[in-house]
Amino acid sequence: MNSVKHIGDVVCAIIERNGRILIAQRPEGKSLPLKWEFPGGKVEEGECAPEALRRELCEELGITVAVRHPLTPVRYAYESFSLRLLPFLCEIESGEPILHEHCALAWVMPEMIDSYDFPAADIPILAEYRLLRSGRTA
Ligand SMILES: Nc1nc2c([nH]c(=O)n2[C@@H]2O[C@H](COP(=O)(O)OP(=O)(O)OP(=O)(O)O)[C@@H](O)[C@H]2O)c(=O)[nH]1
Repeated sequence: MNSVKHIGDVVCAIIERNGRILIAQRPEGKSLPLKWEFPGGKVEEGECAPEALRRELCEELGITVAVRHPLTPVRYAYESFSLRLLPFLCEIESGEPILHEHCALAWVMPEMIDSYDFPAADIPILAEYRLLRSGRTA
């Protein structure tokens, strides 16, 4: 039997601007320390996923986003917890990202994203994003 704690739905944003994507580095002392991730967080009770994402990005980065295209949700079990990760392509409507909860932010070229250390749950999302982009540029 798998007894790891299920933390529920986590939303995350793939934000593109001027051909680059925004990624954020998790702080030391939290789960998955120093991993790079797409900004976002847990969906709270009573919220829909886009609402949760807009709230999280406002709290974490001080930006307002338009939530656009959903990518395929990923279920993943780490050693100590499991989650369902819901990715969305987003666009910044207002604000400039500032660090509140992460230890670093980076705007990276999509072709460089694989050189950053992402959590295992994000790997299928990175693959789907690559496919989407290749369709766009074909
Ligand atoms: N935002 C975000 N979280 C992710 C990604 N991939 C992934 O496994 N996660 C996990 O999903 C959870 C997000 O929840 P959260 O953002 O509300 O939690 P947290 O980091 O504040 O604290 P906690 O994990 O210590 O409770 C974290 O455990 C995080 O490690 C991702 O790409 N973006």
